[in-house]
Amino acid sequence: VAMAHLAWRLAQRWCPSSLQVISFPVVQLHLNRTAMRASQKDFENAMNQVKLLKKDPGNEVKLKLYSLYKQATEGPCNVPKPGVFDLINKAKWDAWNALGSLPKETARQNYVDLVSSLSSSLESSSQVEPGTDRKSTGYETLMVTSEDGITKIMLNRPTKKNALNVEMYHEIMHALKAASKDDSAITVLTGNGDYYSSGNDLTNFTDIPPGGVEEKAKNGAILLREFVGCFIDFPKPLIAVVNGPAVGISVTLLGLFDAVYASDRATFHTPFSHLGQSPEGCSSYTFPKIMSPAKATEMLVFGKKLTAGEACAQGLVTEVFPDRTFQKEVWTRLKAFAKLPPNAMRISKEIIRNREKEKLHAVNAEECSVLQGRWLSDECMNAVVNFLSRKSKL
Ligand SMILES: CCCCCC/C=C/C(=O)SCCNC(=O)CCNC(=O)[C@H](O)C(C)(C)COP(=O)(O)OP(=O)(O)OC[C@H]1O[C@@H](n2cnc3c(N)ncnc32)[C@H](O)[C@@H]1OP(=O)(O)O
Repeated sequence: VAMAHLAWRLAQRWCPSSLQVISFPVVQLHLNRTAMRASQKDFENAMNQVKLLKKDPGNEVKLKLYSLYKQATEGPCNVPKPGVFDLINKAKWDAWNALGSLPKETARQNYVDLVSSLSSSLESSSQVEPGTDRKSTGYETLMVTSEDGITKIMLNRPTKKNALNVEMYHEIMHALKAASKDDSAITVLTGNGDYYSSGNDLTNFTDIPPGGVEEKAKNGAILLREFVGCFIDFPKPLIAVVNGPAVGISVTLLGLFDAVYASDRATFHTPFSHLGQSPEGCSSYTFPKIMSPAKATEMLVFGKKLTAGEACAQGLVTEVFPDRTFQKEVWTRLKAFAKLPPNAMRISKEIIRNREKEKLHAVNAEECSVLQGRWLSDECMNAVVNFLSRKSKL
């Protein structure tokens, strides 16, 4: 009954995408404007690079470019929301508004990063900025760059609050495997936009294969186990730069990172019981160890949302920074870490992690098996339906 309800709700929700009609020149019009200050040279270069792209990057990317440009030049969205029938302007407004209070300088940096990744994947005729070893890749849901000894994996679905869809799970695994072999010293995971991540994309539950919901749940558990396994086995220092609110699996995984730096805007929320689900990411083991069993229960069982300060006091977060200076302070620190001898760091991590590895893999397997059952429960299906039919939010 729950599945029939879900299918009906979804049929109601889907409508033809309005984004198909957004034309590339619309974005270019905005990008052609002169940047406001000479110190924005990278930004200006990036704007020029966009004009040199040989292929249309697609509507989703154009919306991202548009929103980052607006945020970088005008700050948070400050114009009235267009009417529901003004589809193009509404899509653009939504994309800009989704960036929330993202600082102008961060938006500028994200814009430059995005253009840099496009220049490579879409064969720009211009050269990548000389003097850096920045690399870009053709990921759909991530921006991956490598510079100053740091590989940065940025979750890049800001209009969906960086919810992890199936493609993103696969791309993160791919990016982690590549980072484990590249010549960077440390690896960083962060989010683009106002959220770090809103956790599992709840629309992952809607694409039911011929084998029905049982097959869906089984495939989900296999994917989740492999995904979390990549974090358990990651051989280099892995740092989370938590730029905004974090939900669900993006929180639980933090227990597997080597350091977690958070903006004071970040919050940490694991509402598994509300969603009819159970903990993953090895949090049923790491959280009680990190913060005491009772505090872990408040988060994982009762869904208590922590502020960044509270998460730091509980040991889940290593240090909290004011949002205004967050990016500058954290990246300065990370660049200093990345200058340390990489083999020493890798070996030191190995000796810490090896004590726990077997246990972590066993916990991961058990959590996935329990979740597989939870996904088939009425409690879980009803929670997903309620979110997708816009009856509930966290
Ligand atoms: C292989 C499977 C592995 C599964 C592992 C198990 C993992 C478990 C978890 O991670 S549990 C946590 C799941 N996450 C949630 O329940 C969050 C749901 N989202 C919300 O409650 C809200 O969106 C919010 C509080 C995060 C943000 O609210 P608000 O600021 O008002 O923004 P919007 O709701 O308007 O969001 C903008 C846009 O993004 C879409 N979206 C946000 N989060 C998700 C999500 N988790 N899944 C799917 N879609 C999401 C939202 O629908 C809006 O889309 P729209 O613009 O309407 O198209």
